[in-house]
Amino acid sequence: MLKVKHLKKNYASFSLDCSLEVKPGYMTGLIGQNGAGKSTTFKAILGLIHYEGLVEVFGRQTLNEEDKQLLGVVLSDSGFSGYLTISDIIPILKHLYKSFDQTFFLRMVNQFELPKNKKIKEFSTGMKAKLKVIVAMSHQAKLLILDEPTAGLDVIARDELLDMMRDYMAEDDQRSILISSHISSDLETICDDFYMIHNGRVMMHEDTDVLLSDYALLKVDFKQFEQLDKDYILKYKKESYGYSCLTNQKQYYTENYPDIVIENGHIDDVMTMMIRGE
Ligand SMILES: Nc1ncnc2c1ncn2[C@@H]1O[C@H](COP(=O)(O)OP(=O)(O)OP(=O)(O)O)[C@@H](O)[C@H]1O
Repeated sequence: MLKVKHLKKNYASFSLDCSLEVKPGYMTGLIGQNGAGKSTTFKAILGLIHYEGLVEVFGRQTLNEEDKQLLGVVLSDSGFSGYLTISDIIPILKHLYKSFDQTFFLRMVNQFELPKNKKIKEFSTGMKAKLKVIVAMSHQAKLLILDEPTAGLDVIARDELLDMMRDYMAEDDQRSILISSHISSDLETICDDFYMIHNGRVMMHEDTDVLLSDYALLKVDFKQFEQLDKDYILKYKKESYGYSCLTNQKQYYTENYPDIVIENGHIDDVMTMMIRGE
């Protein structure tokens, strides 16, 4: 569906070299701190900035008009003119997208209680975010590229949008989504796999199932740390009680070290350890 190989972009104080893949039927997450390179990656994939390297969407390096119809996009710094209302943008969407589904669009607008005749500039951050996602989903796209679609939303609204994405995927098993978020716990509940990006480099790619079943945090005191087999420790971090250690071989430590505290891995912990651990 989407292949990115050594996508490179250099700014004065930042360099990106990113490779990732989104398979058909997959929802793939891209997580990283502020400034890690998520938006730059998304913009390059969409051809909005110049880059080096390979980007293939639907198996092609250059998108034709039909391909563009099959893309649904949310970018953090884009949106409709604030002077328009939802009623104003319906004819624009009809014109832009051959498969624009007005019934779905209006159903979602009503479900999220968005006013149809209020200027978008008067919308709250959350209302604007919801509108952007509804628009991206309103024209039967095969691939959704969503940069921080849940930014600025409260927990309930985030949950509603995540449900909407789940429903979107469930309707057609060939649909895919590439989604970024700095709230990694959001992605844990919906993504099949995720990439972790830091300082413009992909530090990790893992299936969510594997992360939840095989990754763990070992909490050990100084003595236990000395005696610990470090072969399967990916990162460790000094704490007041000793060390926390990240492993992707939970079972090995569960079987061989029955006395140590072993906590299940979550994306947030893994990301913190991968970035801040030694
Ligand atoms: N047009 C530009 N000119 C110079 N530097 C840029 C430009 N666009 C982005 N950068 C730099 O590239 C780096 C990555 O930015 P990017 O927006 O891709 O990060 P991000 O992971 O999306 O962060 P956030 O979560 O804060 O949106 C940052 O250091 C940013 O300052």
